[in-house]
Amino acid sequence: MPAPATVVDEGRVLVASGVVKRWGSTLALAGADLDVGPGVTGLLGANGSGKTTLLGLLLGLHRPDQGHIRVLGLDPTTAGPEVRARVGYAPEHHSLPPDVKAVDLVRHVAELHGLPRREATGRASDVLWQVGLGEERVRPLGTMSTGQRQRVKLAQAIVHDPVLVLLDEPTEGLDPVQRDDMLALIRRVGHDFGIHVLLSSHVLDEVERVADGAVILHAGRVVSSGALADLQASSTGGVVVEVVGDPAPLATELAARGLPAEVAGPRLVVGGGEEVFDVVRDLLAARGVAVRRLEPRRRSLEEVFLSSGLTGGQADPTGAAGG
Ligand SMILES: Nc1ncnc2c1ncn2[C@@H]1O[C@H](COP(=O)(O)OP(=O)(O)OP(=O)(O)O)[C@@H](O)[C@H]1O
Repeated sequence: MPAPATVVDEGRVLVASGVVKRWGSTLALAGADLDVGPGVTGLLGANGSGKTTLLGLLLGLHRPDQGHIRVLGLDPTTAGPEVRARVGYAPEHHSLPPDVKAVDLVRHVAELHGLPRREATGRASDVLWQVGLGEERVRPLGTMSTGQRQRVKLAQAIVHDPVLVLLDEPTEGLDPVQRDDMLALIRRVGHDFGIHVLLSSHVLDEVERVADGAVILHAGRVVSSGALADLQASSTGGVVVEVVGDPAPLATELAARGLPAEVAGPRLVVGGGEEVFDVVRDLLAARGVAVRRLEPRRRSLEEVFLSSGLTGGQADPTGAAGG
């Protein structure tokens, strides 16, 4: 048995410093630093930026060439089994056996985690109900849609009641409706089931929708990380205003004053510097427009991504899904 790891990072879910990992001549991680707190965290990066490599290191499946990693206070390189007992994992590419029923696969994973057969069977059914596959649990995996198979992967990742779950591109291959459902489910896992989630994705928009925090990986390095609100906090100027009634006339008036205003449903997103706030407030008052909301515009994750210098075709900051 390895010596019990010392908890040096109380309250933090994941901590890493200077992590280097080479695959032959490919430098997959080039000195990554990580500090992830509770809740749902997005691990964002373009394809090839090192996300899957990092997840493998966090699980103790590979050893880093350099650097230190702590997962729930444990070192996965020396305490791999203890880490994997507390951490669930849904890999990106996973060839599920087509003839096996969902409930049998999930039960098998529960048994691998040490649950006795009877308990594992009950737990597998419960967890499949939780991910919305109650009726389908006895169907062979080969007959399931991509969305259903993604749910099975999530179910097997949480069947042993982990503290943390690592999800590698869980929305890959899903259509927009399935994607929305999966994101809602991931949010429930994080918030209702109380399991911390590290959600690897190259789609900014989905991380923005479900995560409390984000880590942005680029070419094997973490270039930006923190709570979503902090990442987006630095003002870019401009305001968001929501009025009672149609915002279009206000948009026209602002445009006439040289302020670009984009109508987004009931809201107007007004570009410009910090002075725009006063201009919009005064205009609203002068016109007697009833206001529901007036606040400085927050940066989108896309802007955070771009301001990290991630251009040049490596990143996919458009929010578009794809391999
Ligand atoms: N087992 C391996 N052997 C050799 N090279 C590897 C291996 N795993 C990853 N790589 C390389 O390391 C780099 C990082 O890959 P990784 O899969 O970690 O990135 P990623 O961000 O998860 O990308 P994707 O979303 O495309 O999987 C890539 O250049 C990849 O080709």
